[in-house]
Amino acid sequence: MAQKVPFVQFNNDLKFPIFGLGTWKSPPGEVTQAVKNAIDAGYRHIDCAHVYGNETEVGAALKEKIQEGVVKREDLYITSKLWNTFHRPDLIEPAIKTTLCNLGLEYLDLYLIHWPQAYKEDEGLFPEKDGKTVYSDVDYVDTWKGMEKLVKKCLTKSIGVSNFNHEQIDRVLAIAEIKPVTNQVECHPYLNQKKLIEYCKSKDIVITAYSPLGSPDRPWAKPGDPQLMDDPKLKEIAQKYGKTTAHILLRYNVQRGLITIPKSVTKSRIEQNIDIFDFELKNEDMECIDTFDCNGRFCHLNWIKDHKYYPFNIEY
Ligand SMILES: NC(=O)C1=CN([C@@H]2O[C@H](COP(=O)(O)OP(=O)(O)OC[C@H]3O[C@@H](n4cnc5c(N)ncnc54)[C@H](OP(=O)(O)O)[C@@H]3O)[C@@H](O)[C@H]2O)C=CC1
Ligand SMILES: O=C1CO[C@H](CO)[C@@H](O)[C@@H]1O
Repeated sequence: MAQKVPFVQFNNDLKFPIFGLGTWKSPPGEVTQAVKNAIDAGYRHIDCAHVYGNETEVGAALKEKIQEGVVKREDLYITSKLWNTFHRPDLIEPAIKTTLCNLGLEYLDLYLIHWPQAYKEDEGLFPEKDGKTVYSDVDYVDTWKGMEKLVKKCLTKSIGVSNFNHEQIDRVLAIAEIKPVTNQVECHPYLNQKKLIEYCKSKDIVITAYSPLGSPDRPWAKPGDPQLMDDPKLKEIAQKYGKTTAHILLRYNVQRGLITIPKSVTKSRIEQNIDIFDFELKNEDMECIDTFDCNGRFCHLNWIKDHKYYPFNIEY
């Protein structure tokens, strides 16, 4: 049975489903089926990015489900992201047009600046010299001005940012004609983002929580790294509610009003993960989970921390 997902309201008055499917690391050969399974299970929000290298295969699933009459385009909420090598203002419109062409769509619902820091243009998605990423000094504020033009051209309904710290958001807000609707950042009990959430709330910006399950399949995971889903205290809470640890992690974020986007290519997990709207965590359990925060960032990209716009050198 398809689940019904509540919506959040953006600062531009558009609504967006509070829950969606992540697609980073979803292999091109598996993601079409995963997105079809997700739509059948009730997902209407799919989180994509050019850098994930699978937008064509995501698009194939959207096309099939629209052709089958299961959903209409206007029922779907599709996010994509401007990669770091396309921050220069003249590269932004061609970048979204490539993404639209790959997804087979005429417009996106939401387009994000993927990271505040730019990489050197025209040398592939991960330009490197002597094993080090090559940077570009494009200022994300200039990139934001280019993002605003995409809304005016109806290529995307909403725009936002991802991995921005509060000072970077402040700089964007100082020049913005169109405010970012969301800041998509890593968020789960080990990195609960209390201060960034409060700051964004004060600016009417919704947080989207990525890696809500702790991203166990991230490419740089090492044996012995902490595994969020194996945390014994979370397992205990899950047992008390008769739910899985994944359910508790996803419910924790959604109950804080955060848009939450777990990734899976496994049918049973795709169906399990969306099944979180029929129970509530008690206040005492929410408060207990709040105490697990330990600055446990899995998606730190600390090999580029000398970039002048690396976002995680300040507290939040
Ligand atoms: N803006 C940004 O910079 C970033 C955005 N993102 C977005 O957020 C999404 C989610 O984050 P991501 O880092 O992928 O990690 P998640 O925290 O969503 O974890 C995904 C992993 O958990 C497994 N999994 C999913 N559901 C369950 C379950 N119920 N039980 C056990 N294991 C489960 C998946 O396995 P399997 O697929 O094999 O089922 C996969 O290995 C991304 O896919 C992407 O769309 C993520 C990182 C950075
Ligand atoms: O969304 C993300 C996952 O993939 C990227 C590159 O490998 C990350 O940089 C990014 O944050």
